[in-house]
Amino acid sequence: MPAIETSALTKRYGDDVLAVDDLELVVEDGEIFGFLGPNGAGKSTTINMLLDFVRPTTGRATVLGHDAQEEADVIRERIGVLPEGATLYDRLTGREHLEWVIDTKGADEDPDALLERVGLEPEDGDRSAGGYSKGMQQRLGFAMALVGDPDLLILDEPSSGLDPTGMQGMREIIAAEADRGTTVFFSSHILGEVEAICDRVGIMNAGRLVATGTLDALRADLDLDASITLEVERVPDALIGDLEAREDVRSVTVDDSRITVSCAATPVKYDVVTAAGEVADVRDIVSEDTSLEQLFNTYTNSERTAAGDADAGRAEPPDAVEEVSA
Ligand SMILES: Nc1ncnc2c1ncn2[C@@H]1O[C@H](COP(=O)(O)OP(=O)(O)OP(=O)(O)O)[C@@H](O)[C@H]1O
Repeated sequence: MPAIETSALTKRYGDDVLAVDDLELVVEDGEIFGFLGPNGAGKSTTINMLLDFVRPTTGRATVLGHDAQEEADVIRERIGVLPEGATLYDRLTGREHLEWVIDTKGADEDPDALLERVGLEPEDGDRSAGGYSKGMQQRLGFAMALVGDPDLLILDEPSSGLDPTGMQGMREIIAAEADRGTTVFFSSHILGEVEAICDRVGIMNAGRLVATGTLDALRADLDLDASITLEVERVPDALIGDLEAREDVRSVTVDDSRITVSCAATPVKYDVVTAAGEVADVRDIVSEDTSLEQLFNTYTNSERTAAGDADAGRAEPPDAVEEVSA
């Protein structure tokens, strides 16, 4: 049974804004799923529908096999949530927040152990959350999400406001949670973070899910250049001519002793290295994968598109919406 499944899930705000458009999303049990998309793509609205904070206009969603609208209470007992901009009570201390969630969930965790896990000191736990910095609020919100060993973590922009150490700590906790079988579904703008920890991603644009799959599979599916740079003792003219003549080579540039070859597909890089090795003394090789930025921009057209005008500026990458498997 998938951890999350949506069927034709749609949310309109008024007549003009189509925030989420006919979403068919499956997040498998036990995976770390990154939910990507530019500002206004519909990520938070989707998460809010999964949590029954927002009612769908049409369509439905199930979370851990339960209907997100009909059985929200059952779902809430089994999930941990870090909403966008964690809402805290200014007058309660960090520890009191945790005690409240532990109590509500009938869990038996030690609040201080949770504080420590997210990098907050015991003294921080004694302070009112109203005096917390944004990063401290985020850490506390994350600790609250971890209470009760949830089966599913739903995190909306979890690294928002965190410093690099905080981000690293958060990634380690996500990995540890996934290791013990927790499904993690999180939205993010931070592509490096997604690349570092996700098993699979879904990319939203203008309310539509435009791609899902592993990053490797999405990369392979796009017809983006794969670039390789060779540092050679001396550049043989014949090699450049031969490379330029190949149909699977898009461009060749020479800068002193460096040859940069833009290939139509990743395996062509191997042919380039082999050809160079036969006629030149190759000193160094730098191979660049399609960056996640390139991938993201290709799927989202790198432009902010007005929700409600779902076709405006939307990328039409190959196999959009289809699952791409590695
Ligand atoms: N309560 C609301 N009333 C009207 N429009 C809304 C409401 N909430 C969201 N929207 C609109 O729905 C669209 C999707 O917004 P949403 O917050 O889901 O995007 P997002 O992908 O989470 O963006 P971000 O990355 O900026 O958080 C946007 O056009 C937004 O303005």
